[in-house]
Amino acid sequence: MNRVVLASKSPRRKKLLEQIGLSFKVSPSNAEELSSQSDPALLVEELALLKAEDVSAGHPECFIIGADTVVVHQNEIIGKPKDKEDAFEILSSLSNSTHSVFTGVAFVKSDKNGHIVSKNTFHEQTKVTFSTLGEVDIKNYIETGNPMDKAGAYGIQDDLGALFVEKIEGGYYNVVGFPLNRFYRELKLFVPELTLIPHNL
Ligand SMILES: Cc1cn([C@H]2C[C@H](O)[C@@H](COP(=O)(O)OP(=O)(O)OP(=O)(O)O)O2)c(=O)[nH]c1=O
Repeated sequence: MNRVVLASKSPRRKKLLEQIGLSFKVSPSNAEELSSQSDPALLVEELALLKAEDVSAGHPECFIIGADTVVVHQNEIIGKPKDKEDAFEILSSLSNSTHSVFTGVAFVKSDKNGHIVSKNTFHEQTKVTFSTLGEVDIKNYIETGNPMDKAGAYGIQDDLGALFVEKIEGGYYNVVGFPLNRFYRELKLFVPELTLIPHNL
């Protein structure tokens, strides 16, 4: 069986893959996340593939996983906040409305020379509705520092971020940055020989 590599620096993605008993190593991509793609579904698949392909070069005979998450609100694609002011603007704009979270995932297999022999991409969309956010609540949350490395300037899994979410339509783990259910279904098709080893066995 080929070695599995997660091409991501996201601690959430690492934790989720550990949680399901996948054995893998982490090797984040340093590729610049540049794209002219305006369709969010195509964008997250393209960037996920960019990360996986970038890492595949240094990893022969491996199965490499890349991912990318963006928030889409009123047709605008929102990534991570640039600074605290930007985080405040983003969260204020998401208040009392519904946005979508898109996560793209890419699978790449490399041969003994690190060349790509096969690849696959997919994405999931989750709709998230925020209640009306108070200015003080937004500011307190920003002071925790948690919004800064997250698309849309929030983490649904954060203590205070969770308070903003009134309801979601679609997968929870897709919002966190890795659509586990879809991932597992695609994994069984793409790498049928791969087995998960649950920690509590
Ligand atoms: C909306 C939302 C995003 N996020 C995170 C998931 C992603 O880590 C991050 C979006 O940035 P990404 O560029 O997708 O990922 P990353 O920079 O953290 O890691 P890498 O590119 O190396 O894979 O936002 C949450 O953790 N919770 C949320 O509720």
